[in-house]
Amino acid sequence: MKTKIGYFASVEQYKPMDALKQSVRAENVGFDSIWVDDHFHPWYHTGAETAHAWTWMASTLQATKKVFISTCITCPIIRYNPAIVAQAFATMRQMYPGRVGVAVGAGEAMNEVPVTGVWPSVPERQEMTVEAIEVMRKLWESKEPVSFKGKYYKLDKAFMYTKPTDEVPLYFSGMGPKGARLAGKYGDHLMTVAADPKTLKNVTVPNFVAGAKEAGKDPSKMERAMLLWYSVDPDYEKAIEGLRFWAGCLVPSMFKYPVYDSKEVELHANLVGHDMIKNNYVVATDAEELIKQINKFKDAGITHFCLGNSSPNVDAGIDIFKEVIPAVTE
Ligand SMILES: C[C@H](OP(=O)(O)OC[C@@H](O)[C@@H](O)[C@@H](O)CN1c2cc(O)ccc2Cc2c1[nH]c(=O)[nH]c2=O)C(=O)N[C@@H](CCC(=O)N[C@@H](CCC(=O)O)C(=O)O)C(=O)O
Ligand SMILES: CCCCCC(=O)CC
Repeated sequence: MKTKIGYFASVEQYKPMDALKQSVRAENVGFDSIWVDDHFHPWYHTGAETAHAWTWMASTLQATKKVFISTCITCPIIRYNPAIVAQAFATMRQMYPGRVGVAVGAGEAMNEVPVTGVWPSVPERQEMTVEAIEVMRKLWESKEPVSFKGKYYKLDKAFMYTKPTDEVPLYFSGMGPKGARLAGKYGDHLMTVAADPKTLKNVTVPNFVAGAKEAGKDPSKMERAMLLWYSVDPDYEKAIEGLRFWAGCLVPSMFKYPVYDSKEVELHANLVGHDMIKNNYVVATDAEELIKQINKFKDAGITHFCLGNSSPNVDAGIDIFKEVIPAVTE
């Protein structure tokens, strides 16, 4: 499978119009895809945004020419009803055939708790995600009104009048082994987040492959996509500091406890040291280093990169890919 290089245009880190302009630039540079975070609260407080991902996607589809665009990722189980998620993505896929995807996952407290007060356990959220996908696919595919009585969601003669013209590719996020297995079984493709390449190769990918086989699918035809943040700058220390916005994602307690106040996340993020940032994200001073680091994840089995640009000079962080893309995709 040919490696694809995608651009993760964050609407929690950047103003929505800036993220749109970055996406236009990324398409011109040769990125294969554009990905957008779907958040209510952001991973940092100071200077942060959280534009609505689907609204932003619709504008960005119109502003770009042919690039594929997907969320990375949408949690379709608590603040959103899965039928409405299905409707939004069906509308976009009909208007922009072949260009729209959706990635789903079991969610984060910061996006669900502030507006619902609801936060089930991980196993329950994973079960809800699987049922939400069933609801979405039924509405996309059925030629008749659908009635469905699941454990979490119900449909009563629901009919989706505006259908996607073709199948909406569904990326399923799995960060843990069980999540990766569910991704293989129920998703069209895997979505995950950068981890130690050994863990990706020996745990995440094998679980994804096993899940796909369990469902009778051919895993070699399924993408393994991964969100990976990077920062590039001639000044190495400045490049590391560019990734501060995402340092909260490196704090384990953010996942163990339902933390949903972005000011609290920022307090933790500011305590993360430079070593931890450079060991978990891609920090580079030039294209050669970016190529080397991306190749490490390619060797671990990743086939589609969603690259989050946290470079001090954002445009330079896009343009350098004129050199990187040919080197990592051939
Ligand atoms: C927590 C792990 O669950 P998993 O299902 O594998 O992954 C969850 C993620 O997919 C979601 O949180 C996802 O919504 C995060 N996310 C995101 C993910 C991604 O791959 C790319 C981009 C994004 C961006 C994004 C996200 N979410 C949004 O809402 N919006 C976004 O833009 C996990 O570790 N699972 C383990 C099982 C863990 C478990 O069950 N633990 C037990 C306790 C165990 C113990 O304490 O000993 C429990 O909690 O009950 C697994 O194996 O699956
Ligand atoms: C370990 C990081 C999980 C994904 C965080 C996220 O929401 C990024 C937009």
